[in-house]
Amino acid sequence: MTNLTLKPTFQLPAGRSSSLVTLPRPSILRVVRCAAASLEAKPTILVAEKLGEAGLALLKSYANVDCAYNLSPEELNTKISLCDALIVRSGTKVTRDVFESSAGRLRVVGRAGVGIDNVDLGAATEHGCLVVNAPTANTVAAAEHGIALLAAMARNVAQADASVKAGLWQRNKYVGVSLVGKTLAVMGFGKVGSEVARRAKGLGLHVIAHDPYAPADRARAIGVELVGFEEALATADFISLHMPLTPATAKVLNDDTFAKMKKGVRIVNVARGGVIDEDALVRALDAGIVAQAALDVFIEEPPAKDSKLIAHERVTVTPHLGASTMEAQEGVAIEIAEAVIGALKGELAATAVNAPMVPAEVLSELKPFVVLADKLGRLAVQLVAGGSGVKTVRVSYASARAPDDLDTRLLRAMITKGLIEPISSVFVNLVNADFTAKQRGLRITEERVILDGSPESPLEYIQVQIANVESRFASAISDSGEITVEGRVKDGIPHLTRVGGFEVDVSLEGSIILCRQVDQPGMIGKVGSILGEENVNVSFMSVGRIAPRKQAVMAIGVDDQPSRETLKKIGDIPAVEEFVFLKL
Ligand SMILES: NC(=O)c1ccc[n+]([C@@H]2O[C@H](COP(=O)([O-])OP(=O)(O)OC[C@H]3O[C@@H](n4cnc5c(N)ncnc54)[C@H](O)[C@@H]3O)[C@@H](O)[C@H]2O)c1
Ligand SMILES: O=C(O)[C@H](O)COP(=O)(O)O
Repeated sequence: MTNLTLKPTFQLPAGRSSSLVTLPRPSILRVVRCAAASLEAKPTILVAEKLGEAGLALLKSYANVDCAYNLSPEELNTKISLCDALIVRSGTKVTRDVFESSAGRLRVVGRAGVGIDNVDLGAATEHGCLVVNAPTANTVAAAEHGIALLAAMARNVAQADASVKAGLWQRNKYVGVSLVGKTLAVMGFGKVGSEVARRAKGLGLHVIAHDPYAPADRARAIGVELVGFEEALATADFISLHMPLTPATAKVLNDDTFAKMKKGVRIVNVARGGVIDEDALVRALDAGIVAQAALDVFIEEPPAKDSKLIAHERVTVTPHLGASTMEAQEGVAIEIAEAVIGALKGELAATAVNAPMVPAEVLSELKPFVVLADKLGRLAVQLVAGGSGVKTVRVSYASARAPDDLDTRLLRAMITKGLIEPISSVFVNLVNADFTAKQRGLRITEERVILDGSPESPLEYIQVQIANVESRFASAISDSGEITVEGRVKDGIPHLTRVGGFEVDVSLEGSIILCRQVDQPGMIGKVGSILGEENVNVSFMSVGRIAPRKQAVMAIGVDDQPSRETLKKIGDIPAVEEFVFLKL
């Protein structure tokens, strides 16, 4: 089960449904690995690239750490089956083969840096492996390197240095260009891009930025104008690239886009080599469209020895040094060590890449609902007669909060886990929940029930309904024909509060016996004493009835699993019409 260590801090308001809204399903669910790490044995972490000492020390305090650098793909595939976590920088390709070779043991991949284009995220998610990165610790280092390359390029520092060292003194050849008053287009206005913009403004550059996803107020706060892609290309004297490498950004600078640039433009790339078509850049340099380029990153790293781009006189290069300062490497090492250890402990990761990143305060609020979601899924599926026929599940979240204020991805993933695990051998966690549901043809739709009242609590109740199935407990079928269970959180404890059309109230701890009976005096006593005789501890009992002396559903929480004979004795009570035992 989920191992969350934060404490809940909320109260539930009263109030119930008024209107229904269908939630759009996010096209990509970034879900978090949430399985508890085995506490019996120390986990093993493979560190495949050099990591700062402070981070290594942290890792060693928690796990067996195997530092093995420069592994071939075959060596990595062999080693990985003995590892619970893998830490890499940009130099190691974490391919599908790696996940397959791990045979399910690998639970976390830590990328000691920002870019995760060297990790096959799809394969990681399919294998239920969480990917975490260290997205903040090298931002300043990368921005400083961008500025260093910009200034060095403009003043021919690298070329002039090589020339002096070769015994020459070429003052006329290396006349540069000034930065002040020129226009710099920052492409990708995220963490590094905005730090570059800040510094470039200090150098007197006029800074514009292009980023389809950046908030305008962040740009305004730095005094940067956000512009369209074409405008950025057409007006910039300098272009500095700071977007991630994605299918949308791959070779975004190419023959067509170079042709739209100002003649004599200068280009800096400390993002990823793949955002530039390198052959097209050589052509643009030779054609005089691009006057100079300064590159820290390349499609192939290290680049081919005979690369025309590297050899080009007007190109300045560094070997992917953006993050390589002492300070950044120590920061990154600590950031990734903390993230990997947290993930191995089963905590929700703040820097998860293939999972929802859940801020601590949100998690604190949601924690008991996460547990409730899992348990409702488990209960609902166990109520199905022949559980594998579950195909259509509807989840309703009742809340007084605006739909945008309630992120249900975590809850949906936990319901999915609850629905699938009791009826399969598949290990479902928050990373692979959506993928696993899709693979099994399980369609989960979500609805919001918008309540009046105080939005202090994130949720009033969660309802899980399974359509088009028969139930082992006919009373669990609601008037609409679906198996229906509903739960709330009371004093931080998840409770089952509805089964089919019956209101009950039993805390979701231990296991549950549901009995339908004719409402009459003495039933609680009878069932209680049968369980007592067998030394089965009852934690909760609650009766929900349609009307006095009519049918009622009794929900009994038990700490231990009753024997078959005990359950039979309950079933043999004359007033009991049906009953079911459900494991949580
Ligand atoms: N050279 C190095 O050593 C080094 C060091 C750190 C980061 N990086 C690289 O720098 C890049 C940026 O890192 P970051 O930490 O700022 O990431 P970030 O996620 O904070 O910022 C990336 C920005 O790019 C934007 N973006 C996405 N698609 C875009 C598109 N099509 N056009 C324009 N903008 C787009 C995003 O909206 C985001 O604002 C990454 O590629 C990262 O790998 C390199
Ligand atoms: O994406 C990053 O964080 C940088 O490219 C740094 O990569 P590195 O860790 O291999 O230096």
